[in-house]
Amino acid sequence: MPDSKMDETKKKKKKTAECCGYPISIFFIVVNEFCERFSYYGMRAVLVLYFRYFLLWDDDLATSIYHAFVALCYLTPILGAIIADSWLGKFKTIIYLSIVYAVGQVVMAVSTIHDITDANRDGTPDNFTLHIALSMLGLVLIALGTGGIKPCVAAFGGDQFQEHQSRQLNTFFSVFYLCINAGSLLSTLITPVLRAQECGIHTQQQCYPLAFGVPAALMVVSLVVFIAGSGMYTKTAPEGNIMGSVCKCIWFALNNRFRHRSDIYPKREHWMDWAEEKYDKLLIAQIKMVLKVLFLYIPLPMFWTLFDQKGSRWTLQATTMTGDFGGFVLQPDQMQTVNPILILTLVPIMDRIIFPLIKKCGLNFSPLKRMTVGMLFAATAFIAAALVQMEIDKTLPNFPSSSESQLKVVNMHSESLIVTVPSQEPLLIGSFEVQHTSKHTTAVSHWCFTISSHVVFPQSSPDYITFDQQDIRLAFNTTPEINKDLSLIKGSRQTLIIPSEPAEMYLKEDIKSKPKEGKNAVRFVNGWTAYLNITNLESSLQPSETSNYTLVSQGMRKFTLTDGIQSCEFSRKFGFGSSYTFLIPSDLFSTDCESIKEIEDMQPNSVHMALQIPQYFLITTGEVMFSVTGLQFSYSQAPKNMKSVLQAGWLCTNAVGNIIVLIVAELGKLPKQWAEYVLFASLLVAVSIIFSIMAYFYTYIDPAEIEAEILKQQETDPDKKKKKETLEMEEKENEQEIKQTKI
Ligand SMILES: N[C@@H](CC(=O)O)C(=O)NCC(=O)O
Repeated sequence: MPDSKMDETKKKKKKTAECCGYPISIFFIVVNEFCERFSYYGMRAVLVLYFRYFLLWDDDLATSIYHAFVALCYLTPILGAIIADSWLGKFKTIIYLSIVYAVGQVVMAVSTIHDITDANRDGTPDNFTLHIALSMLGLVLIALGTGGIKPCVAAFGGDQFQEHQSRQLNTFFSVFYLCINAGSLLSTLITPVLRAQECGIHTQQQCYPLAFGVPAALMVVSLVVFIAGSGMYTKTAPEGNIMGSVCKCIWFALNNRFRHRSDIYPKREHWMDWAEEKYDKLLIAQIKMVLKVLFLYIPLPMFWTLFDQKGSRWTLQATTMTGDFGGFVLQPDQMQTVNPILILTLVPIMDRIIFPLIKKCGLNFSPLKRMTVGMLFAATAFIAAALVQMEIDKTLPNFPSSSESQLKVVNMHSESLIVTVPSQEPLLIGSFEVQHTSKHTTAVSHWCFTISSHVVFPQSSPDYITFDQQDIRLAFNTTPEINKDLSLIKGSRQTLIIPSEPAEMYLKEDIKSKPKEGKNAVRFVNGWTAYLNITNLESSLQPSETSNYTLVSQGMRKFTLTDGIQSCEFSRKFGFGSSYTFLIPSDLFSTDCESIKEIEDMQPNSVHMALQIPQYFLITTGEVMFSVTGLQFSYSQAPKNMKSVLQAGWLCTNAVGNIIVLIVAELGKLPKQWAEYVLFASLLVAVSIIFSIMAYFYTYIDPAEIEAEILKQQETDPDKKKKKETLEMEEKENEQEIKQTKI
């Protein structure tokens, strides 16, 4: 900004009302930021699960769209900075884009109401296209709003301080960062709880409308709070299109350099010096400072590539773990709260203890060194995530490959059966009826035989037998003998149910992946002589019939079984991510449901979510070293009128980071998740080495000092006035040309 204009702005700054040395208007801005971040992070916390389990997208698509959205949120700050600087000013930009943001949140919340398209009232939306279209529209509006206001709010906060409040200004930025994390912490705790509720008009489903609705309401509150402070703000007028000037100056320098590419022209120290014919030395020097920092930013997106996966891959990882902390149960998406909790504790610890201690030891822990160490911390966080993933993989069922089939046999007949697979030893399947003795013991009803070349007994699921051929023939020792030809589904798990009348045996397909969201899949086989109604099941169960799976949440669950005349209750405590088949015997009511037996189709998740804490600790330590330092670095190395330009550039590194996740997730599909984590960690280590080399050659500057020096030089430069006049004339000519072209 030209000095004259800056002086004008200073003069215009009226004396503002103060409280404890702070302008009162600042409280409105801080509360506004808290609500806005609550809204943003609350919505983000449940977004991947909404994609995965409401829109039914697979893991990769859900992760890709999530990162595309985050990338968009960090690209739009450029737009916000341009609108604020050259057109509306910060105050109006924040208001208008906040309205866009709030509308986006409302559209998003509406898109999650399954009842709006659930005409057949079966609990699932009938028109996915409408839900997808609405949610995409909502996300684009949110990205425009949140990104657009991002570079404006902090700067607008800074504008409220007067010259005598420089100490308070520094504290403001710390409080501002703490508010971001307080908002993020609360919303990440609350919205998953709201999501876990059941709601609906026709059918009760996961309450996504509430989980997205509350962030929408908070965004409206944020806007109202901001407007409420309107009378107290110091509002500065738009400072001219600095981004436009920068781009024009760079374009001119490149063009001029190209025009003078011949060896006859003397070389200049820097390619930007080719703008000297037309542009002010000060502007050129400022652009050089910005470009130097932007060049240093090139490797930085890789940090964000890893950092932002805590909201996607790490949340999905948590769904395959157990969140039972004794007194309370943590939902998978709530694990993300560990990050803001650690931020709230680590920022003061680092600032007050660690960094001063390092300084005391005589070590020069410069900002760029801190950022490199931050990157290495993030890389180790991913190694920790890979180790946790390996532990999880050990507990996952051994699902059949696409060329294999798995079979389990459940014998509900009153006698043990001998079964023969041609060219195999005869096999004995114990009768469920004969062998059940005590309550809820696992029924001994699976194959027991020696392993042969085409039959594999996997260690992790002993009740399933794996076949590498599709068609098999089984012979049962009944009179007359029953021969059964089975055509198994490749890549699938099936159960052969042998009812009380063995000739009526049938195949039932089993669940072949972990139940969603850490829930438990249960089904019942009706061995009772009449139909049964069971709570939670869609329809009544005919004799010998097997129900489809129904999902139940973690904790004690009660099922009431009734045949219309008699009834009994059956309760069981569930963990996370298990699957059971419950066998109902013929003496159900005489034993008051006690004789129900269970077969564990899939064991519950056993790796505890607490194991994710080390990876969260490492990534957050990395964030404090990288992100907080990076923000300060961007601010301190930017010329005074380009602080927002550099802030937008800094935010852009985050956008590019998210785009990299998209590319790697789509192109480099690795068969094992832990391998993908190791790949990302290795990439970041490689990038941090490159960054440390670039940092080694970087010389820290004091922009204010350089600017003052150039201004001093210019005062004594006789060409200065002439150049300025030429520049103004050329600009006028350009404008006239444009007008004429339009006519
Ligand atoms: N630590 C993050 C918040 C989170 O991930 O919960 C943070 O401070 N981000 C900065 C922001 O502006 O959102």
